[in-house]
Amino acid sequence: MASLIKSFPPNQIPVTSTSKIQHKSWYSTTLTNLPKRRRNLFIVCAANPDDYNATLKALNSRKRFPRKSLGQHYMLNSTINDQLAVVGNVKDGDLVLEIGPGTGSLTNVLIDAGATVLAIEKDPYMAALVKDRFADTNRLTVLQEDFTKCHIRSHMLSLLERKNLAGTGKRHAKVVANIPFNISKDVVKQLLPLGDIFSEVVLLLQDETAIRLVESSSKPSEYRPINIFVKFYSDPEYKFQVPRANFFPQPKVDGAVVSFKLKQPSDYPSVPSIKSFFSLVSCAFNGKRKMLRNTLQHLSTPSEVEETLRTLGLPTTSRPEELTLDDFVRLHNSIVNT
Ligand SMILES: C[S@@+](CC[C@H](N)C(=O)[O-])C[C@H]1O[C@@H](n2cnc3c(N)ncnc32)[C@H](O)[C@@H]1O
Repeated sequence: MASLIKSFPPNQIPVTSTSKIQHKSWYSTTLTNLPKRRRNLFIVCAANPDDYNATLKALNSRKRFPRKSLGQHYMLNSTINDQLAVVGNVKDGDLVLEIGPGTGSLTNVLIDAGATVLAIEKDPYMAALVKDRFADTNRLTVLQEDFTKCHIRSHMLSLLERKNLAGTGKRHAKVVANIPFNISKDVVKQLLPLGDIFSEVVLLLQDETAIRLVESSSKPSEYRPINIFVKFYSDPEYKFQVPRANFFPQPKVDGAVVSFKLKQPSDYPSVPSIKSFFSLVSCAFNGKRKMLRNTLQHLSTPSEVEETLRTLGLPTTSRPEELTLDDFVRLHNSIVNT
């Protein structure tokens, strides 16, 4: 290990701190150029806990090189972890769900802020690593599971019960996570309807996904049923961009932090059946370029759809990308009530 460090000119050892993060791409290239078996011997100097040094040491300790298939791009900048906790307003006594704790750099910040954390990690090596790292606290539970397949509601309810919070009507739980970009949509779909459990979901997503989910109205061609879904269940806000150089290994895209303030079920738009509402939305978008009077034919005749649109003050030639959440709610309720 020492010889590896010595082999770099002293001024090029990528000492990390927020201000020196630009060394990252040099570092990535160098690391990728090393023979595979030598990569996990690599060690660097660092100034802060939970940045280059902590991350690489942790990976070294398990002989783990990040897995692309698991979206393993670890956070190297502890300031961003701090900011994630600030956006989630994480404070003493909160119960926080973290998806994909990895080496535990964000977990550390959440525990330091006084939260009790439920961490769900798919990779058995990383789950074991994070369990070891926080073995001396009783404020962390690590479950080695695939989040997209786990029963998050029952996990959360049993934790809330243990904390004596279930049934109090108070939503103490939050989600704060730097998730693998490839499961973003599943995570959003699974979490947003849980407004009876979570008050807030703060996610580090791919920048492009974050923009699409939050600023859907700016590009009609990118408006999708997921945008209706997000607005139905939450008030989303794009917080800040996270340039790709902050991750190890560096992804090909930038990230961004989004906060979804979840609506309580009593505040959801009023529809007789949520299932039937989303079924109408999905049918409407099935014929993306088509007019609603054609795509909703299985629910009403084209002339009936036209008449409903006219009554609602909408053009009879409306296409799905032209309708807001409220328009869809009114359209759905008029169609099912006739
Ligand atoms: C982008 S890394 C973030 C790691 C850490 N939170 C950080 O900020 O450095 C994503 C983490 O999610 C884990 N992961 C990937 N797919 C998962 C899944 N389906 N369920 C739970 N964890 C998953 C990966 O193993 C990895 O630890």
